[in-house]
Amino acid sequence: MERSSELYARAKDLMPGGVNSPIRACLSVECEPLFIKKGDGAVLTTEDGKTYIDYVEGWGPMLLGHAHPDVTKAIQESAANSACFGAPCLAEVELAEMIVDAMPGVDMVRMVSSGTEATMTALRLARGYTGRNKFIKFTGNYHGHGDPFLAAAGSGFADLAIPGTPGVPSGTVQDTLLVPYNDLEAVRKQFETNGDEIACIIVEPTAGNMGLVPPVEGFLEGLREVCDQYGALLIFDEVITGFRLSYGGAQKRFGVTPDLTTLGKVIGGGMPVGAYGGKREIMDRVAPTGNIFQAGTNSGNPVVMAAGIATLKVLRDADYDALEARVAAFAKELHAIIASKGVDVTYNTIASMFTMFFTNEKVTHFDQAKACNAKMYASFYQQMRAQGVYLASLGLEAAMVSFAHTDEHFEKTLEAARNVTF
Ligand SMILES: Cc1ncc(COP(=O)(O)O)c(CN[C@@H](CN)CCC(=O)O)c1O
Repeated sequence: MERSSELYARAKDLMPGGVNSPIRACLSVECEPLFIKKGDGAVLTTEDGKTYIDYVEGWGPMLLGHAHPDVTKAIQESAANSACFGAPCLAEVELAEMIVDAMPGVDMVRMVSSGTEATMTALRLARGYTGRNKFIKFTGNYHGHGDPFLAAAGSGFADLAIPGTPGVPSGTVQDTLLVPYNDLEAVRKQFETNGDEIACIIVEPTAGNMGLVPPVEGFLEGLREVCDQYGALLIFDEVITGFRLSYGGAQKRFGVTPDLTTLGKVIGGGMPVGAYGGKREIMDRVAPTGNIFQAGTNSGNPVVMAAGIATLKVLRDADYDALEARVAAFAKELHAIIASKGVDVTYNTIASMFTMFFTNEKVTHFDQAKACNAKMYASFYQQMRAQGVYLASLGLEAAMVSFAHTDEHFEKTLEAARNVTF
């Protein structure tokens, strides 16, 4: 038996589904998960010694590629001074300064330990600051597993097809207003009906949890306008897009400034991290200066901060445009190869992300993404994995490319795609 299968059998007896996060179980692509032993740049090596070109990258954190020497060194040096102080440290200040300098909408920031913590706190802050309870989220957007968001999340959750997970009281989602992504008219209608009760809009400024779906022209600008019109806050959930869409995230790239921003993934260089930040007058309401509570044992953990600082130092000088151009060309070629096999397939790409959608229409919202041929994606996934290419184990995710991916990696991936049959 393969070592991965052996480990999976042991794991299933110890952890629900043998995993610590549902999407890793590879259920929708009808495969057993691979147990990874090491990552190096764009390549993963399994416990069976097999290597794969990685387009998951830990679901987004590894924009520099795995085990970047600067990041590894920073983690090792920091850990040697203890892994946790529970007290302020220099690294927290340095990373906060880098985030504030980079993100137009962030005057102040609070570090936490996951994207879920960041978004649940940002929602609490928006509600506390405005004194309102309702909020708008978009179907197909995923903001972590905080109760108020699990009304119709995208990533992972869509895979499990649970319309509203048990365990979330109906009262918790009664104030969650759901709107189709990229539908500004539907947002305006919600405000016409509930305007003075809406605390905020939370949005992925480029959706990565229904496959990759960028905002249509004017969508983000329209959200900014309607929030200003009704006195609601605009929250950009940049857990994926932060420091990936550009060094200043989606807000810098699209020139739309939110009131609050949530971050995660890249800013921790692979270590457990999240952050929320925004305008000073809003952040001042957070304990201990304000009365809106949030806390965390490992918030601002020194080793996590060191990994984040090392990561952003490299990204600060990275050529995002060059990577985007390479990924755009690669995604176009990959799409052409799949389409040449006579199947319905469209694709979206922006910056270092892409998604191939097995459908005949351009995907701009969740209903279109959900209508894609999941069986065909599963077949594509299985055949690519058999040839050493590691894609997202769900079609409703965004493939992630790193600065460590070379043209040789792209060529091997395209060659594998040429061998796929449907
Ligand atoms: C836009 C956005 N906002 C918040 C989150 C939650 O972050 P975490 O709690 O998983 O650190 C996420 C988490 N992303 C998923 C995959 N797209 C994490 C993978 C997983 O759940 O295992 C996110 O994409």
